[in-house]
Amino acid sequence: MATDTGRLTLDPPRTGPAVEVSGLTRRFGDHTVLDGVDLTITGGEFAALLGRSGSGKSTLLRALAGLDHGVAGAGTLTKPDRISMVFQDSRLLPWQRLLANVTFGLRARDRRRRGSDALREVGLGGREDAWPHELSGGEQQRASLARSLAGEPELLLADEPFGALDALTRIRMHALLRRLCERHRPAVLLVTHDVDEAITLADRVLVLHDGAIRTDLTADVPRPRRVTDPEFARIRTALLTDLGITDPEGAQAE
Ligand SMILES: Nc1ncnc2c1ncn2[C@@H]1O[C@H](COP(=O)(O)OP(=O)(O)OP(=O)(O)O)[C@@H](O)[C@H]1O
Repeated sequence: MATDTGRLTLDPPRTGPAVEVSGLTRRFGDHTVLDGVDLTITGGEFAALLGRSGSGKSTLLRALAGLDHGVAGAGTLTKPDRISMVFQDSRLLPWQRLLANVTFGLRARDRRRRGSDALREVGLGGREDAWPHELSGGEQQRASLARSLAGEPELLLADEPFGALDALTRIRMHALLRRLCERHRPAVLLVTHDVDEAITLADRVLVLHDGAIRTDLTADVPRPRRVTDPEFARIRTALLTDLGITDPEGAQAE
């Protein structure tokens, strides 16, 4: 049964893990950031969200996670019970060893085993007793992915998780994230500024502009995806145009 929070109506998921929102609006004072967003991501689907700086990507993610009590709308927000978030920084607790970090918040009786399994999946098997400061930036992000997976999320919300990593580590993380998502099949919404990252990873690429999803493209490029693939290049040009960049070499930085 729907729960009326006085703002959005919250429904339990109807058809397995998925998130569905309609008419989502968020204002900060007289600044309307989200202006009636409609979005559905089905279970197992990987969507990437692009948009100019300040367009409201993080605001949308927070709303979908149920972390923002200021959202309003005439419509509904349907979200699964198990949601994980990953951010640009790993947000590991510095006073907890790795296993305790990865199982933080887990109530399952087999949390220790789940934590160790998740660490092994991200290539950190045997590092259960390490402290976060003993890990490299890339390892910390892998631990953050392990923590998100240990909760067996139905929806994974990722806010520029690779933004602070060097280019080579980022490529490795792309492959890891794809592998993990193919194995665990959560619905994914990945916020990124990187058009190539979006096309490389996602089944669908969305662009948030003027408070709503203005572009919703299916990325139908054979895997493994290569920037040299003509379809990759076509989607890239279309997305850059939608982002207001028609002349990439002459574009001014935002
Ligand atoms: N708590 C807040 N109070 C006031 N304004 C806010 C708040 N949170 C976000 N905003 C405003 O909402 C707009 C969207 O912010 P948001 O962080 O969602 O954008 P973004 O698309 O994720 O940006 P970026 O790509 O630069 O990270 C910005 O103009 C921001 O200043």
